[in-house]
Amino acid sequence: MFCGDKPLDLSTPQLMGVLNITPDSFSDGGQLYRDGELRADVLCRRAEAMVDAGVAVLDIGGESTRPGATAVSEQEELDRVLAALAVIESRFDAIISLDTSSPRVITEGAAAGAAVINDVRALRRPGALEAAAAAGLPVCLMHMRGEPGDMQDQPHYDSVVDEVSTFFAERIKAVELAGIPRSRVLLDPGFGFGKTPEHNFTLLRRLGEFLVLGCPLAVGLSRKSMIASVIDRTMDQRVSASIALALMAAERGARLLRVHDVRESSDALAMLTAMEQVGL
Ligand SMILES: Nc1nc2[nH]c(SCC(=O)O)nc2c(=O)[nH]1
Repeated sequence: MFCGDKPLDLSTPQLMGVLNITPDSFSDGGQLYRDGELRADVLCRRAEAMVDAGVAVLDIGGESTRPGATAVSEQEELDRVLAALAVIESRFDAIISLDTSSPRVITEGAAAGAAVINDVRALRRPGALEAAAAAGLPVCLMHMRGEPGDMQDQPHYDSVVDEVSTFFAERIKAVELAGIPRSRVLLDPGFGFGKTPEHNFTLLRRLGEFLVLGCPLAVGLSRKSMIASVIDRTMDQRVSASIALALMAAERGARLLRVHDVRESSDALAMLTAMEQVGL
């Protein structure tokens, strides 16, 4: 798959490093700003550490979409994204994905060097499909039920796998109609986005069933609340469990893993790859 002019080889699992640039992001966006200004040195240090640890994609998002997050204006999101792109795009050779649902951020972010559109709303906002098609970039379509403000209010599915699968098929048809070929589509079940822990673990257990749709699978399991539903851990105590979930997803066919802890995830994936390569 080509992301702009950069190839992304998804024949084996690759890592997407989370560079949250929202002040309220739950993982690490906090100390990234001083008096409202993005601290370029902190962002560079974090991006460099991820690149050195073997990340294939750096994911930047200017809108916090964790459960209960407050909405951010499109202008604020755009300002954050463009500031971050200006800092990292020229310094690192990694592919930069843009975690956004906004048509304007898609268009201006692509012009500023973003090479993948990662939309937690699967391009359902008015104008998003057209903006992504015009940008000519690969798109990651993620399933979300509701919006961050209400998505965790008693989410219910008759069959979460069937409903996510139907959603994927519908979104693939929509993007193909807009001129985005299926070969430029990644699918992501959206762990934690309008799902109970049981829904999340069912989606993980049956992840391989989405492969019939013919698109590479992306997953974001890192430090998510589904971990806290099993063991009592704060965000920064969830690394081991995140690695375990990433490996289970990779064994079930995930090819792009969105993680906070790149070195640890990379080492774990190296063990899986080594095992899968013997006896070929
Ligand atoms: N594709 C994709 N993009 C994401 N952006 C976030 S933001 C919330 C968090 O990091 O917990 N999660 C995901 C995910 O699961 N998949």
